[in-house]
Amino acid sequence: MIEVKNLVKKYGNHTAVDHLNFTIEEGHVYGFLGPNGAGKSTTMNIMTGYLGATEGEVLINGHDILKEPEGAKKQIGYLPELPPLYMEMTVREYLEFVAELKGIAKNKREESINEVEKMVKIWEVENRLIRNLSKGYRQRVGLAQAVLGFPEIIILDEPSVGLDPKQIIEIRELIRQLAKKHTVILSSHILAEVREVCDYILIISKGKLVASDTPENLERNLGDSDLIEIETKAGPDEVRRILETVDGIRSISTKHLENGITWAQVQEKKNTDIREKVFQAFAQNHQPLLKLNPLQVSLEDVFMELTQSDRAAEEYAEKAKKKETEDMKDAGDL
Ligand SMILES: Nc1ncnc2c1ncn2[C@@H]1O[C@H](COP(=O)(O)OP(=O)(O)OP(=O)(O)O)[C@@H](O)[C@H]1O
Repeated sequence: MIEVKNLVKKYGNHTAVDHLNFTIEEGHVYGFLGPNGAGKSTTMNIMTGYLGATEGEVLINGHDILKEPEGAKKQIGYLPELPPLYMEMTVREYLEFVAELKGIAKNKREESINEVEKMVKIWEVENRLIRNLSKGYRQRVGLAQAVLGFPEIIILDEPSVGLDPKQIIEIRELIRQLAKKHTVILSSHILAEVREVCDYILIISKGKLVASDTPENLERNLGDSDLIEIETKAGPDEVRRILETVDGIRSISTKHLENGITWAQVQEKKNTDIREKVFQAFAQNHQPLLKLNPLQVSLEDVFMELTQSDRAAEEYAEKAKKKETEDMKDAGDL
């Protein structure tokens, strides 16, 4: 378990990490998602003891990363944005060196290195100088040093950056494999990546944590259940005329699509479900509906919204809290 408490990092006047608070529980894959410069690398560097914080603390299974670095660091494997590789060593020499640094017992080193080399598929290049490896292979060697000794927590900063599509798929597969036995934290500015491999997402913007939840809950909490969209062949004026006969509508907006179809977005009044009435109104006017559904918000919308406006992040927090209370009421806990 990792506890990040009130973490602040300032570079001169610039606040790169701004009072971050979160907890990482065992056995999940967490994604740090945020635009470039959001503070992801700085946070990871502090969590792994590479960098001191201006304020706040990080506890790794109860050990303070700065005050008890040995106890804390033993439990972490870290792949920084720029892997600390020695170009003049062969892959094998480098991993032997890392195994020694990590304090892996001498009689276990060979077996441990062999296992990791097979896992990240660098077995066949183990006698090559790191200098002569491609970017993809270097990244795998970086990953191997993080995984070596199989620490409980594995932290990866932008693990797929600079890799080709095939290598990206392989790295994601590897992360899934690691996730079976380890807690994995990775950072990325690529939404699809985080969506695919993480079961919990922390969205960071301008050094602040603006949301943290499962991908499904993030979509659900920002999703506006008061909106529905429809499509029909009736013209926009006709659509408005029909909708105005339906009770419970707060606002209507329409758009004429290129293929002769009108798209309309309808906002319902609170706690009303107007879908049946809308269906019947169009049927009575002999205007079949081609589409009628509540508007879904994608994780992409959530990300864009939360990282672009401070107000949106506050509104999200309010909505999430409200939904949580409603869920508890439904479950009879309140
Ligand atoms: N050593 C440093 N000195 C001064 N400013 C820094 C330093 N390192 C980072 N920063 C600034 O702190 C902010 C956060 O940087 P950080 O690298 O943590 O962001 P990030 O989310 O990891 O972004 P990226 O994906 O681009 O690496 C940025 O504005 C960056 O310019």
